[in-house]
Amino acid sequence: MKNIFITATDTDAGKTFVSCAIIHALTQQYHQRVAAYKPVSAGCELINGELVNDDAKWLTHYANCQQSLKQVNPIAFLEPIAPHIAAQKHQQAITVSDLSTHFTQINALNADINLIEGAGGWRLPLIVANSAQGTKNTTQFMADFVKAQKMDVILIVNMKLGCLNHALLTFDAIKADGLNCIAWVANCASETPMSNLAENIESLTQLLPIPKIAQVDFIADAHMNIRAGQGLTFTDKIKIAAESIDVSILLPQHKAEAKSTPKP
Ligand SMILES: Nc1ncnc2c1ncn2[C@@H]1O[C@H](COP(=O)(O)OP(=O)(O)OP(=O)(O)O)[C@@H](O)[C@H]1O
Ligand SMILES: C[C@H](N)[C@H](N)CCCCCC(=O)O
Ligand SMILES: [Mg+2]
Repeated sequence: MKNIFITATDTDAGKTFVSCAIIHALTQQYHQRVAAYKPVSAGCELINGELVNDDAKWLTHYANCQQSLKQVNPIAFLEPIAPHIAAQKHQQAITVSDLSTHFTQINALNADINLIEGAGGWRLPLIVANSAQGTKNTTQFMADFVKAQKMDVILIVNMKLGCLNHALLTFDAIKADGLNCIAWVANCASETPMSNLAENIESLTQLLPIPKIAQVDFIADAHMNIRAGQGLTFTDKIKIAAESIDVSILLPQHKAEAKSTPKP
């Protein structure tokens, strides 16, 4: 079983969008069993007494291991703010140990691939020790959970001005944490394309020593493939995005194949 953690240069960079496309490609093109985990979410709707986060809802929709929303996303907060601040407001604390405990349920599914979506960027705090309040808790980050589980990481880069710095710092931080960032995705999350997109992607291709497994263009509501007057649904967009991603690096047999390929 492989654990793939999806991080990004920032919040709203396209982690959920690309994660859904990756899961769609893995399940539909390669018949993989994929389980999803979004340990912590902030920004929910209260539906019939349940906190429903959109990311978790879509990940649950695309994963194919019969998971409940609660299993995919065990820790949820109503407010769309930094999760540790939301937790504080509710007199709660989020710890790595909580994330690991809930993750045992995901592992028990024995999927081919577990896809885990972070929240925000790489150095997302879960709990911030406040010496003034004399708390006994130490500061913990989402990255500490990823480290504890020794997950491989995929970096989603939101292609906008400033992304070169954000991408390189994030890559360096993942490496400094002793983890493998195995691939990156150039995602255009905003309708207005950045100027010199091709040159920026080329620069990152030179600067990041890992494969780019996709360039995902911004898929507008009015995509050229659809009839006039009809908007694309989220699932339409994910289908289109999935076609541009090469997920072969994630396949369980990838390592074995790579090993058995004779060197030229
Ligand atoms: N390539 C794309 N084409 C069209 N829309 C996109 C694309 N990438 C992202 N989006 C849209 O941009 C918004 C932000 O993306 P998304 O929710 O995936 O970000 P995120 O990194 O998961 O954010 P969070 O940190 O809140 O989890 C969403 O509305 C998403 O549907
Ligand atoms: C609400 C938002 N969409 C995400 N769920 C949470 C992003 C937290 C970012 C925290 C930070 O690094 O400043
Ligand atoms: Mg998301």
